[in-house]
Amino acid sequence: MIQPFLELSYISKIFPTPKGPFVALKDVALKIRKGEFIALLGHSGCGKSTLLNIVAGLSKASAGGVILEGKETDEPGPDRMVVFQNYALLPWLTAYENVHLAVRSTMPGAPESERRSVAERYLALVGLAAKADKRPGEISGGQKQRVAIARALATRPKVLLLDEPFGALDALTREEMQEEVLKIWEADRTTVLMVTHEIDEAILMADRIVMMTNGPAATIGEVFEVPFARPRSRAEILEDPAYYTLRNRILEFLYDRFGEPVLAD
Ligand SMILES: Nc1ncnc2c1ncn2[C@@H]1O[C@H](COP(=O)(O)OP(=O)(O)OP(=O)(O)O)[C@@H](O)[C@H]1O
Repeated sequence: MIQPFLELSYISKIFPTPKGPFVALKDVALKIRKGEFIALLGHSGCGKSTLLNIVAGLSKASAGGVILEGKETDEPGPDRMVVFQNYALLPWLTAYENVHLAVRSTMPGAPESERRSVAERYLALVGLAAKADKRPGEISGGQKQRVAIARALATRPKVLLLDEPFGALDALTREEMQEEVLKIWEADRTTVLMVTHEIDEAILMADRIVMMTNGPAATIGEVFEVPFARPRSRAEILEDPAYYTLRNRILEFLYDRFGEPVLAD
């Protein structure tokens, strides 16, 4: 069998709590191809972020593990970059400096001129060349998220981990950002694992949509292939009857089979 690029190998996660051990994830298993875009969809609290953090190396699996290019990985590393919902930029650095700092740490031996041009190129790619000298406090939420995405991509990770990257944005900015990230992704085909709540976001962006069951002991309940050719356009997808079939199957999974009310955090 061909080795998968990234394998989630029977990952379980148990949190100790005052009431005893809480099994958040149980035997999560998935093989991901190089260049694949995977969306992880499920109800609030089912364990999506926990899983992403394990893949990032920020949290340890209680059993099972993450295998990247045949090697077990359980520490954070520059081969896996995470973009969080709330940007996590350094507020005292400009947009350019935030990106440049990440480039410097992943290209320590490269000449400064090369590092500078990489940082500038990725800021330009997300449409922010004109805001390079602004600090996070001086730009909008969408612009901050663009910087965070530029910072992650500029380090050329093997795997990009997106944890609800557009969750804090208004609907219009969110749609714009989805399209921009797709455009960049279509050019360099980084392997992506993206946590989302949004069905349409998953359908527009992903090759496969991985459905998580509700916790405790959440696991993968079903995997849907997204049948649309790339490059994709929202308008074309909406005209395709396959969109409605897929959307209904996802809704049926979420609300008929695993239809617990979504709890507020
Ligand atoms: N450190 C922890 N200790 C105990 N329980 C935890 C801890 N972290 C997460 N959990 C529990 O594990 C489960 C999964 O949480 P997680 O944040 O991964 O869910 P999620 O699917 O990402 O949720 P959301 O979509 O709301 O962000 C939840 O029941 C949560 O309460």
